[in-house]
Amino acid sequence: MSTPRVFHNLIGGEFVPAQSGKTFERRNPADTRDVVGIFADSDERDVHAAVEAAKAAFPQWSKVPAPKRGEILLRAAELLQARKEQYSRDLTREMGKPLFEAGGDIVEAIGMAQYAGSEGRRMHGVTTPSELPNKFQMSIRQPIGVVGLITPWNFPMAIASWKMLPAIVCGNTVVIKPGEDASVSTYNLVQCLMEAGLPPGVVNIVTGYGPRAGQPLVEHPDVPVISFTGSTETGRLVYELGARRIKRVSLEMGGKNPLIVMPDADLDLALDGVLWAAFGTTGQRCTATSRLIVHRAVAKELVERIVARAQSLRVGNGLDPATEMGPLVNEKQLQRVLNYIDIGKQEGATLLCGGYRLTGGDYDYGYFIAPTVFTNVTSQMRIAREEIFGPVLSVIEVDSLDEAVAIANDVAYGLSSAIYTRDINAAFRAMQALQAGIVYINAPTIGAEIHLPFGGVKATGNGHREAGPTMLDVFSEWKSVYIDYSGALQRAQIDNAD
Ligand SMILES: NC(=O)C1=CN([C@@H]2O[C@H](COP(=O)(O)OP(=O)(O)OC[C@H]3O[C@@H](n4cnc5c(N)ncnc54)[C@H](OP(=O)(O)O)[C@@H]3O)[C@@H](O)[C@H]2O)C=CC1
Ligand SMILES: O=C(O)CCC(=O)C(=O)O
Repeated sequence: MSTPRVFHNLIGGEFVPAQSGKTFERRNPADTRDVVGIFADSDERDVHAAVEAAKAAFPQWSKVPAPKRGEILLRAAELLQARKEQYSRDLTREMGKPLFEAGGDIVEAIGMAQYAGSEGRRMHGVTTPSELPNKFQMSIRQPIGVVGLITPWNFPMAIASWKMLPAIVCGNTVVIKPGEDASVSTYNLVQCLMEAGLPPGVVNIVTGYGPRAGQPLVEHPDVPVISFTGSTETGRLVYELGARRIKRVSLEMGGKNPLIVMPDADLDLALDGVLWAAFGTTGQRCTATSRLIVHRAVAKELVERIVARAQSLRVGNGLDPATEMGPLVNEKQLQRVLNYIDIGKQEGATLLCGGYRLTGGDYDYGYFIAPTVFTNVTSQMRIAREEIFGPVLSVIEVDSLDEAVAIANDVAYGLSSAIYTRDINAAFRAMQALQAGIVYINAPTIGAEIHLPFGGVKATGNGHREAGPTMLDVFSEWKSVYIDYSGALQRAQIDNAD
C-alpha cells in the first residue's frame, strides 16, 4: 500500500493544518488495510478562518464579470475530463462505488462545470413594461456573500459540484465541509478550479466531523446561505439552526423511492431498471429504488427474475473492473442496514435473497453485504417507510394503478419515482399523481441529468431545487430596479393610482 496523502484545509489559497493539529484518517471501505488519506480534524477556529478568507475574497470576486467567472468553470471542465480516470479511482477508493459509477460522478461534475460555466453568459434577469410613461424597470440577480456548503459522501464530486459551481458563477465565495468519509473528491474538483484560474479564497475547504466542523459553519453569522445534502435528521437540525439566524437554507435529504410496474410493462426493461436502481451504488443513493410496487399479475415472474439477477451480481472491490456492486461506506452504515434486515424479518416480510454480510477472503477487509430482496411487504412496515440507504429492496404487491400510486405516496419522503407501463394514460395519470420531485416513465428512479431541477417534496427537501435553471435561485438575490427618465415626479407613483 502506498503512503497515504495528507490533506490540509484549504483557506485563502493556502493548505493549512487544523489549528488543533488534530487529524483523522479515511480507509477504503472495500479494503480497510488501505489508508486513503489523512485529513484535518477541524473545529470552529478553522471554520472561522475559512469564513474570513471567503469574506475577504468576496468584494473582488463578485465584481469579476459573470462571463469571465464562467470561463474558469469551462476550463475546469476540461481539466476534469482529462483527469477522469484518476479521479474515478480516487472516488472509488474513498467511498467504494465501482469504477464505472465513479466515472459517472465525475461526468456529472464536468456537465455541471459546462452548464454553470455557460450560465455566466446568461444569468437572465427580467424586464417588464411599466405602468407609467418614460419609465424602465428590470430585475437582476446579485451574489449574496459567503455560502456554506455541507455535502455527503455518496456522490462526493457530483453533489459538491451541484452546489459549488452555481454558487461561484453567481459571484459568491464558498466554504465547503465535505462528508468525512469522502473528502478527496472535493479536493480534486477544487484543484481543477484553481488550475483553471480561480482566485485564492473563492473556495475554501474545511474537513472534519459534522458537529465540530459543519455546525459552526451553519451557525456562523457571516454565512447567510447554507446548502445541505444528507440525512433528514441532520437536515432538520441545520434548518433549525439556520432559521434562528434567518438564513437561506437549502435542504436535499432522504428518499424512499417507489418504482411501479404495471401488468402491461416491458418486463425485461423493468428488470434492468429495478436491478440498477436498487443495488447500484450499493443502494446508497437518495434516488435509489427501495420499494418495488408491482401489479400482482406480473409480480411472481418479475420477482423471481430480480432474485436470480441479484444473486449473480458480482460484489467486490470497486477498483476491480468486473465488480458490479461495491461495499457500504462504513461500519456504521453496515450495522444500520443489517439492523433494518432484522427489522424486516421481525415484521413478517419474507427474505428471498441476501440479508447477510459477505465474509471470507478479501470480504473480511470490507463492509460487504449481499443484495437483499424482501417480499410480502406491507406499506406499514418500517422497511417500506424508512430510508435504509443500502441494497435492500422491499416488494409490495398491488391490484391497480390507483392502489400503487396511493402506496407510493404513503411515505414521509418524495424525491424520485418511476412507473413502467405501455399505457400512455396510466403513465400520465401517475406522472400527475406521484408526490415526488422527479418522475421517470419506463426508466429507473436514478440517473438525473444536471440541466433539470433536482430535489424533492415532503421530508425530502424544503422547496429548493439544485441543478437546472433553478440552481441559481439559492445562490443569488433578486434586485428590482426602476429607472424613471421622465425628468419629473410622476404623481401616480406616489398615489399608487392608475
Ligand atoms: N439524500 C442524500 O443524498 C443522502 C442521504 N443520506 C442519509 O444520511 C444517512 C447518514 O449519512 P451521513 O453521511 O451520516 O449523513 P449526515 O446527514 O450525517 O451527513 C451529511 C453531512 O452533514 C454533516 N453533518 C453531520 N452532523 C452535522 C451537524 N450537526 N451540523 C452540520 N453538519 C453536520 C456530515 O458530516 P460528517 O460526514 O462528518 O458526518 C456530512 O458532511 C444515510 O444513511 C442516509 O439515510 C446520506 C448521504 C446522502
Ligand atoms: O442518481 C441520481 O439521479 C442522482 C443521485 C444522487 O445525487 C444522490 O443519490 O444523492
